Amino acid sequence: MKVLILGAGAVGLSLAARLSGVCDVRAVCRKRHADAIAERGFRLTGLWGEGTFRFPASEDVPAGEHFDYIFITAKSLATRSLCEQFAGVIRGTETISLQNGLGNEEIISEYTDRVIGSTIITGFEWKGDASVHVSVVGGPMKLGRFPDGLDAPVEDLAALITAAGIPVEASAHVRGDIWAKTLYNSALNPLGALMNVPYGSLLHPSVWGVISGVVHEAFEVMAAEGVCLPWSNATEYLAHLHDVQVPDTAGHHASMLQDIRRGNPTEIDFMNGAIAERAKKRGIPAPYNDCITRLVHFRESLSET
Ligand SMILES: NC(=O)C1=CN([C@@H]2O[C@H](COP(=O)(O)OP(=O)(O)OC[C@H]3O[C@@H](n4cnc5c(N)ncnc54)[C@H](O)[C@@H]3O)[C@@H](O)[C@H]2O)C=CC1
Ligand SMILES: CC(C)(CO)C(=O)C(=O)O
Repeated sequence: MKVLILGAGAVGLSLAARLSGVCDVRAVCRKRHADAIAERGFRLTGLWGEGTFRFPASEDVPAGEHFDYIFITAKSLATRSLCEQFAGVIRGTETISLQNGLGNEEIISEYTDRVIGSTIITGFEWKGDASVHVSVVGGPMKLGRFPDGLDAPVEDLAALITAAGIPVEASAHVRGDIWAKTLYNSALNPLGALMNVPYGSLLHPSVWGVISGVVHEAFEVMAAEGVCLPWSNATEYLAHLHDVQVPDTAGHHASMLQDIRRGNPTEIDFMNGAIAERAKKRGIPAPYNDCITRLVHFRESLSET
């Protein structure tokens, strides 16, 4: 089995490391990571196990190579440019978005008719150019034909990932899984980033009212789009978020806060921004998601000056 990982950073290089034991894997990443991996191997620590892994990593794909599966693991803002750069390799190939946010699968589907959606609720932190620490695991990876359904290529990929020692579930409703992960990220990441606090601090009643507004609006959009989730309404999901998900990841600093601290653009347009945009198209008011999107863009602009 041949696997390509495009836009390999903290998530993609960790995935490449685990897969390197069970298949032929290549990572496309930035030169400084490729050079460091070639020199001393890739070091993985934490909840995905400890070890040093060797696999090919470069800025490009050797001409004429074909792959059984291609993962896209860059930030959502880079999905389209990666698809453009590697359009020839992606065309007709099973391509998986292993990213946060709404809209990545729709972009990829403009380049291949074989799109697999997935979610990952695991924390990856850079420790060096060729070193990542896995800090939290909030559940198994989910994998399914996008927008819905299960088939042999999805099942085979789930078996490969399981063999690599990564907990994964094949899902017949991956669109719902992607929305569920987006709900969690949209509720917590922008406020964690704007307030400079870990997830656990967001249980404070004054900020919880804002989170409640974000989630209620998202449920209205999901109802209009016919998305099914394990929770029948916003109140049920908010109870799960409050009592299970936030306590399980209370000490975590959102990836959006890490982006802001580094002066990088955030994925807000694929989270609350996407919810506000979809709401607008359907005539659903979404002032909480719209306001939060604007505030995060304002915060990003402060890092630019
Ligand atoms: N880091 C985390 O804990 C988690 C991240 N995610 C999601 O996974 C996705 C990836 O996140 P990270 O791995 O943290 O991002 P990252 O920024 O560490 O890695 C992405 C890498 O792709 C590179 N890249 C982009 N375009 C490229 C190109 N054309 N050629 C070569 N390299 C290119 C970037 O320079 C960067 O090094 C995001 O959607 C994120 O929200 C999901 C769960 C947890
Ligand atoms: C909590 C975590 C790491 C889970 O995947 C996440 O999604 C984020 O920080 O954006």
